[in-house]
Amino acid sequence: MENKKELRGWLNDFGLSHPLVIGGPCSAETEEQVLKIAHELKDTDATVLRAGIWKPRTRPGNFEGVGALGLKWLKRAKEETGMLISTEVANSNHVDLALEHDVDILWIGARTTVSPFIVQEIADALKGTDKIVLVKNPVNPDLPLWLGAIERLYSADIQKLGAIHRGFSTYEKTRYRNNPNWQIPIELQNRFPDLPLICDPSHIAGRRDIIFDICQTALDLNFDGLMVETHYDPDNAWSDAKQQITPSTLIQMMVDLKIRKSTDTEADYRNALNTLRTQIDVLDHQLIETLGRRMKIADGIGELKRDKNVAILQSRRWNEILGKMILEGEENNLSEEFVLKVFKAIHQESINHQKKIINA
Ligand SMILES: O=C(O)C(=O)C[C@]1(C(=O)O)C=C[C@@H](O)C=C1
Repeated sequence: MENKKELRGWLNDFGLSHPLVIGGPCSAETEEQVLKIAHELKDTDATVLRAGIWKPRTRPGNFEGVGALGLKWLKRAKEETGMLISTEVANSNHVDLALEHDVDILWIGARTTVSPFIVQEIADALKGTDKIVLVKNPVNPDLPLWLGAIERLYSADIQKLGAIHRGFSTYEKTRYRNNPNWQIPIELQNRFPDLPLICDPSHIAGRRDIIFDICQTALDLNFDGLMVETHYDPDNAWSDAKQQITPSTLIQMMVDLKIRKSTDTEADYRNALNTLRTQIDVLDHQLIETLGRRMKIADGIGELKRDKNVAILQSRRWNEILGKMILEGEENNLSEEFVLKVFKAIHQESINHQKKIINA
């Protein structure tokens, strides 16, 4: 798949002056619930109503969705409010039913994106439709797998595509339900700047209090839209109660969020930016040269070690370097996490250089 301006076509057609907002409950519970939320959202920034009909749950015994019946409720919500409707599909049968009920946006969930077989089955079932299809990242932080799923749909001639970032599972508990690993959606944007990218702060957060901050980060990173789980009575929602917010909170959030432009054409801004970018270019050049010089010295040490048959890894020396650099990092306003990442990468490169010399 190539990056093309046309990838943004469906989003541009909405003609929005704000990010695309997809709001609605985690799960459709009753017809009244779906309609009530749709009516509360209809005159807001939310263009699209979402509701899960089939819910993949981690463990059996939890509410697994109302099934196809909910599609009728969504359809009715669309007729009554004019909102577009969207739901998750996880197999070809779901696709057929969603198409029958004229669902406008179908999304593929994280647990489905991991399986190329199922994604292919869904792509085949969607062939020939002009529906919008959004692909959530796989549960594991694997960009090629995410892209692979999008490409399967693209190859099935589905033109209206987008990606949803919902964070990645981790074994260790963090403040997030699913770790955002922002580097991965940034990488996706670098490769496909025109592919619409939507953030799902609800699944990243897993809790209400950090949803706003996640949305702001997404907008700071140039995301095109937000999919936010919304329920008029979040505490009593049948699924994901902790991470849903009320429609009025969503409305207020859209007022409070700072919406960023992708750039600015004013001369003052462009000049100041160019000056600063030139400074960065000079420093980046120096960084690369310095790293190259450092590796040459490591090569020299490699030759010494080869002649004296000494092991490459010298943990004591390495730990001394790390300790010193963390302190110097602090003095230069660099976090320990960053310094460790950079120096571990430098160490690995140095080891690779020496391995070549010793084994030549
Ligand atoms: O000091 C050494 O022995 C080196 O080979 C250099 C170096 C480094 O790059 O700083 C590389 C490998 C060792 O584990 C320790 C340090």
